Amino acid sequence: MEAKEIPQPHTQLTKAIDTDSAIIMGDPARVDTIAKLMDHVVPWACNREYKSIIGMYKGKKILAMSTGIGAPSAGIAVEEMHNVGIKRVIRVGSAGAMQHDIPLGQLVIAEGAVRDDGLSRKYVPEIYPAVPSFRLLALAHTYAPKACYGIIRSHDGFYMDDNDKTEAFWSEKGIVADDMESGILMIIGRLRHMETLSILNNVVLYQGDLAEGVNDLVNSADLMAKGEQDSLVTALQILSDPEGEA
Ligand SMILES: O=P(O)(O)O[C@H]1O[C@H](CO)[C@@H](O)[C@H]1O
Ligand SMILES: O=c1cc[nH]c(=O)[nH]1
Repeated sequence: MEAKEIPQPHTQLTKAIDTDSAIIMGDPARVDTIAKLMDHVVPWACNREYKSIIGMYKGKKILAMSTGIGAPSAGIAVEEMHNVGIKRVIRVGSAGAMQHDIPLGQLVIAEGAVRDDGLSRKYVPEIYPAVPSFRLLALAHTYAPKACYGIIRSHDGFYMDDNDKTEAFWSEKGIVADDMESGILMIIGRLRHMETLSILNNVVLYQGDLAEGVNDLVNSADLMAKGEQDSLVTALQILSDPEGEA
């Protein structure tokens, strides 16, 4: 008799998910939002910050899972997804703008990420670039031609004493937005031969108030809610596109 597969320890995923494509997000509440855009949705697991569902979009089976905040928990998610056969992962997250001309709700799609996190340097030295899959990025241009494309920065925290100075430094270098998980997604993705992409929704104006922006997202009745919907639909369209298959 064949041994029963042991679920992955944190995400509870197994190969029975039977799909090669996933969408990840920090916030577990966003899993419920994407569920409304999919057909035949079944809940998979809910363990710690990892809430997962499986559903269909235009005939393609897709896993959607939250990862919580930050690189360590996102890194665990990506590794465990790799262990069960996921080959492409798109992150749909919120971000803070790093340039004044990026409005709330604007989609920001990463052409690369400054690795300002702690975990990714434990995988490979910082001279190794964090870059998405060119193929998924090309598909993003098809479905979201008006998004802001540029290099983002993935960081580890908001409340350090020198945060304003750090943000000003990277803004001056042309970085378009900040998030916390895209860098580790791209690094682990490359090392494990997975295709990755990051589609972000701007929830904080550059040098705007963080608490105000994040709270507005929670209220979800404005531009940022539309940005969230746009990011989710774009990710679903890319993964269900026949050219989204490797
Ligand atoms: O909206 P999510 O996907 O959680 O993404 C962003 O929001 C969180 C910080 O408020 C971090 O996880 C950051 O990357
Ligand atoms: O300003 C912000 C907002 C969300 N996520 C970030 O990383 N930064």
